[in-house]
Amino acid sequence: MTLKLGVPSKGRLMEQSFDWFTERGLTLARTGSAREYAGAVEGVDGVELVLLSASEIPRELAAGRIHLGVTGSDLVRESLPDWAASVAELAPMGFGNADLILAVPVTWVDVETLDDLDAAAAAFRARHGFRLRIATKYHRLVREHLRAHGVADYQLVDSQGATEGTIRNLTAEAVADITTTGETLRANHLKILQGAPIHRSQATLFASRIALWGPASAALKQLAHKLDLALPDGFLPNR
Ligand SMILES: Nc1ncnc2c1ncn2[C@@H]1O[C@H](COP(=O)(O)OP(=O)(O)OP(=O)(O)O)[C@@H](O)[C@H]1O
Ligand SMILES: O=P(O)(O)OC[C@H]1O[C@H](OP(=O)(O)OP(=O)(O)O)[C@H](O)[C@@H]1O
Repeated sequence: MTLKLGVPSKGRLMEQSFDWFTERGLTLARTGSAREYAGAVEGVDGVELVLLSASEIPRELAAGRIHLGVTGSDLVRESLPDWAASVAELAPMGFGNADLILAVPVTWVDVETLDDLDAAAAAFRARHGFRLRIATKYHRLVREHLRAHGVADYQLVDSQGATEGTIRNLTAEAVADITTTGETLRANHLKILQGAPIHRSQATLFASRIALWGPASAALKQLAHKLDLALPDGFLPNR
């Protein structure tokens, strides 16, 4: 059996993943037409390239259908309950950087911190009779972060895209989304709450703790050597 390596199937994440492996002596290439999701790996025997949506790679790792996968650390933490039990982080890859942050309208002059947001949320509920709405697709990470900081008087509304527009559209009062340059926030007259981001994400090479490694162990050892990866202690049981 081959070692299955999942890599994002399009866009910058795909190109930068290919470059990252190429720089380390492993050639990944799409095969077939531009729209065909097939690929090849050269440089190590017994490795098969699986092209997948970045957001599906966490689930495939947790199901053990791929052995290794490249995706954003935000997507793994958001998609997998107890993520560290399902996957191991083998290497941060230094691209795909994005911060998951909370932002409010710049006109909210009294709200700069999470404590301010907590106070504003209580006042909002008293005034409007419903909880302040935070639009996001990162439900798990936002809930955990707000719980850890003692903020409770809010509700999440789901937004799978164009999240910064929800405030203008009056479907939310605040947003939690990823930002890289901050341009989308600025264009929508939003400011980031002070303090550490909810998560600092980057593209990361993950290994499945669920996949059957037995027959793929030899390829993993070769890969680890070539990519100079340190495998977590006891990662390769004789399964
Ligand atoms: N400016 C950015 N905008 C969007 N995603 C970014 C940005 N910078 C880094 N990323 C990261 O890229 C990953 C998402 O990539 P992408 O949008 O290709 O995934 P996807 O949701 O699977 O896409 P699709 O479902 O359209 O195939 C996340 O880990 C995210 O943190
Ligand atoms: O800080 P910036 O550099 O402006 O980048 C942040 C924006 O990029 C992402 O959106 P994406 O382009 O993936 O579209 P989406 O809104 O459909 O998720 C993210 O959701 C922000 O909206």
